[in-house]
Amino acid sequence: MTSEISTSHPLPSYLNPNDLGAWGIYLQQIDRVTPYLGSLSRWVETLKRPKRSLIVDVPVELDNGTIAHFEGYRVQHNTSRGPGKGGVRFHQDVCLAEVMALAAWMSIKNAAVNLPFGGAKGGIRIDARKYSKKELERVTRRYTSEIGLIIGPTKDIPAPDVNTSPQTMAWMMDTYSMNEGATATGVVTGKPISLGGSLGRVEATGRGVFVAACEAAKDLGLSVSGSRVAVQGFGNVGGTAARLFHETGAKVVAIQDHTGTIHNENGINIHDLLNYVEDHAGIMGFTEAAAISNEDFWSVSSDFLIPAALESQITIKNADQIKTKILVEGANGPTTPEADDILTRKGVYIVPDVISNAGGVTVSYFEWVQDFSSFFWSEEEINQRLERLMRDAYRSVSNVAKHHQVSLRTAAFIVACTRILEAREVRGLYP
Ligand SMILES: NC(=O)C1=CN([C@@H]2O[C@H](COP(=O)(O)OP(=O)(O)OC[C@H]3O[C@@H](n4cnc5c(N)ncnc54)[C@H](O)[C@@H]3O)[C@@H](O)[C@H]2O)C=CC1
Ligand SMILES: O=C(O)CCC(=O)C(=O)O
Repeated sequence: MTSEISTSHPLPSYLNPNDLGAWGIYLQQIDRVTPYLGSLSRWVETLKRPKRSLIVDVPVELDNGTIAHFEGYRVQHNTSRGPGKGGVRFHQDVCLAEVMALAAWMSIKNAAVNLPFGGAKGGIRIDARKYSKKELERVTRRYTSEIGLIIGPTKDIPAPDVNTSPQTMAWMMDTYSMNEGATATGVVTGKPISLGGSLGRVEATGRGVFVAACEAAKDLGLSVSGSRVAVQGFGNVGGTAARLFHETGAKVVAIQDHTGTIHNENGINIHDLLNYVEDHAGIMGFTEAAAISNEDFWSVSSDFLIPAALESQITIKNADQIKTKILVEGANGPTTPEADDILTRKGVYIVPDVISNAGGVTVSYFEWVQDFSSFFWSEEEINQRLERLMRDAYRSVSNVAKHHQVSLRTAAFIVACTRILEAREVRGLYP
């Protein structure tokens, strides 16, 4: 029997205790689940610090001949259940505490839906919109070389996240393969199909959000067709989820992205908007809906609200305004714990990120398996397996929530932390 592990350890020294950002939210979520972990709670400190954090300098030559330096990160939060897995984000606000939280949520998500992965995440502190495609290629390749020490098909497998794409993954795979001297398709997922990518991966996260929303609607006796939907974020996740709602006969009445917010009581034609965004890199200026203020987005009345942009969007400042029945989290960490409490008191049913946006990493898992076996599945097969896995994950978490009389978020954390800490316990502490 391993001796008792203290849970009173201080924060890692490299964090600013006054500005924990998303990591602070994650720690509160772990505190909420700890009372439900029984004897495994003696291992919980493991979850409160990442296994490994790498900060790298990314120097590149810009198109005008000057040299720029960017800060890059790869954090492996936990690898008790398998290799690290999680996306890479390019954003001007990326910082270590954020990547730590995103990596930790990957550990929880992968365990909650029972994928054989630990949790990891990466990022570069860069405003990707300000750089040319050639500059982004150089940034991506240099970053990949720098983190090459710790990634690999059986160690840690990156994938796309905010402002990264199949093209970014192709550059990562190529750089890693050049350095290894052998083509290693399994080092990243979310690749283009021509490089061993999986059919269905591009739209998998949005599709999973839609499946989770449909399951929640069943529980609440709500029909998706004819329902009203508001979506924040109109990229990979929000754009796909909005399209699937639209195609099922729901009315997407409000959408917000980084350029602003649009509203149409009769429903926005999502196919037209997707075409518009393709040409204009944002939703503003789309004439089939009215522009409203970003603040007013939160008070639009809806049946489903889908935050699919960044973390900490629903806070103590706007939670009271929200008029929705079901909140389905497409983004990672969009709701702070205080806002979570306010919404729960108001009777909003919350499907948490670690379940509702797990579709992306699920199809990433399928891609990884297909690459290893060099045997590729049809899109129909992938979507069927994805939907089955999402529905099963939602149902088991919902049963745990009923059993313990807790929220779906706490239930998902109970399922995930139990799986991770059981693995931690049976592996033992010593190498
Ligand atoms: N891509 C994936 O497979 C997965 C993504 N996620 C999460 O989903 C969220 C969105 O990711 P993607 O769609 O992949 O990114 P993306 O880069 O394709 O799209 C991001 C969207 O958010 C909008 N946005 C950015 N800042 C905003 C702001 N301040 N206010 C309103 N909108 C803003 C952008 O305009 C864009 O429409 C992130 O939280 C990501 O971590 C979660 C699971 C998997
Ligand atoms: O597909 C993956 O491996 C990870 C996707 C991701 O970053 C996420 O689920 O937040």
